[in-house]
Amino acid sequence: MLTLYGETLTSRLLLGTAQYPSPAIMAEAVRASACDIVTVSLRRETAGNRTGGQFWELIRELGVRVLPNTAGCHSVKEAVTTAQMARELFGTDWIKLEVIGHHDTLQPDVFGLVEAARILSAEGFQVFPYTTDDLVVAERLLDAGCAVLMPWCAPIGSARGPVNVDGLRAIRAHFPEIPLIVDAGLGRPSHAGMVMELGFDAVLLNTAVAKAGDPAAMAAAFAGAVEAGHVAFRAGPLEPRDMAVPSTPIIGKAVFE
Ligand SMILES: CC(=O)[C@@H](O)[C@H](O)COP(=O)(O)O
Repeated sequence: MLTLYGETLTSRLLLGTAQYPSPAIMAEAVRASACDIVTVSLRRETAGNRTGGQFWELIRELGVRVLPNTAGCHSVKEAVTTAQMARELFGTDWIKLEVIGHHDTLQPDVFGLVEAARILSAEGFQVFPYTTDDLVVAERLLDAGCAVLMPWCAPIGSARGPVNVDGLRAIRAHFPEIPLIVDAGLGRPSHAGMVMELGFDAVLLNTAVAKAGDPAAMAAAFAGAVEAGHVAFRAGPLEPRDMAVPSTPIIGKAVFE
């Protein structure tokens, strides 16, 4: 079981709710994924004029926990204000904190992220920071009060999958007790399976499901891959070897002379 800020969850897949062809298709995908948590962008939804309407009703009907996010925020002030509004609207201290630092890569502004995480943690928020795989930044986020880290594996929406496997291995190895959720850049179920096999606790994704030809089927495929990767990690996968090692016993082999 996965425990995040004291909440025990059955699924290790967190799903974003943006970019689906329709709210109904989003709902189908959430159901198919069997996820416990969905992220919702306060800014995106308010900008789309869907607040308070059918969209929120649908989210409520799905019976999943909402993790509001500060997607699209480019400054500490913007992110903190968005988080405060989200807390009022959703009645939760959970916040997925994004402070975007670069327009092209959408990579986090890690300096702003740490500052915003410190402010929000002091205000009683339970912060899920969208960060890089930088170990020093990870330390700073933990010092700032975060008890969960969400390193990226590739730029948001890129579908590239893990571009720095060594970086992901390192952050996993350095923080064995901290829940680590890979967030952003996953494109295929095999990418999710791979990071789960590295020992990550969960994955968060949006675009790969929302933009799939059949979002519900893709959501189910990701759910299966996440579970398979987690089971494989716990089962103790073999490390790759340079040389062949016979898998068939050679004792008792017939000798031809
Ligand atoms: C949904 C969310 O909170 C974001 O972090 C992001 O959109 C996820 O990345 P992908 O869209 O690349 O899966």
